[in-house]
Formats: sequence, C-alpha cells, structure tokens
Amino acid sequence: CVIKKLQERTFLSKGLDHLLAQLEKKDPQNFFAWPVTDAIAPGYSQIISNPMDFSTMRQKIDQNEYKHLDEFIADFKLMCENAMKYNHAETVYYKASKKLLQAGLKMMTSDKLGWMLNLVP
Ligand SMILES: CC(=O)c1cc(-c2ccccc2)c2ncccn12
Repeated sequence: CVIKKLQERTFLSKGLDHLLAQLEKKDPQNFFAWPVTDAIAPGYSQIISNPMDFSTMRQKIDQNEYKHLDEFIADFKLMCENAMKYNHAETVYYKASKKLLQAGLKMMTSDKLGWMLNLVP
C-alpha cells in the first residue's frame, strides 16, 4: 500500500544517506565532491558523456531517484570509472579513484547490506 511504499522509500534513502557519508569520508581531498569542470579538466565534457559526483548523488537521494541500492552503486562506479577514463594512470585522480572504487565496493557489497538489496519499493 502507499504508506508501506513511502516507509520503504524513506528507509532506503536513510540507508543511502549513511552509505554516501561513508564513501565521502574515503575522499578526503574532495576530488569527487563536485562535478568536474572543463576549467579544471580541459576537454572533460567531450571525453566523459555521463559525469557523476557525490553532490549529484546526494541530490538524487533527496529527490528519491534511487529505487534500489544497485542504482546507487552504479552511479558510484560511474563516478570512479569516469576518473579512470579521463585521467592517466599516473595521476593522483586516477589513483584516488581506483582506491575509492575498491574500498567503496567492498563496503557496499558486503553481506551487512543484504537487507538493502532486497528492499523493493
Ligand atoms: C575526479 C577528477 O577527475 C578530478 C577532480 C579534480 C579536482 C581537483 C581539485 C579539486 C577538486 C577536484 C580534478 N582536477 C583535474 C583533473 C581531474 N580532476
């Protein structure tokens, strides 16, 4: 029923809020906090067709755009993979994104989160 769906929705977004906070802590230099601009990364918008960053993920949580945990995980992976596509392997950004991706996926795919995976609003 509608109430149950709303409850599940807020339950999921509470969980995603917590996950996002944990992921942001793994990016102390705030490389992934805001959208990458062409000003700081020449040609970025030509090379990366689907940009993603933590502030956009925050917005999507607040607007209830994530229906399942795997949609949230997909945006996190997109964000990291964009950085590994645009930046060469020896840059701080490439290295930081590789490390963030590994640590983030490890945290989110552990069985602790099983309860979020089967939350079907
Ligand atoms: C994530 C990413 O690709 C990125 C973040 C940054 C960034 C640098 C300083 C402060 C915030 C983000 C960046 N600068 C140049 C080239 C790429 N980047």
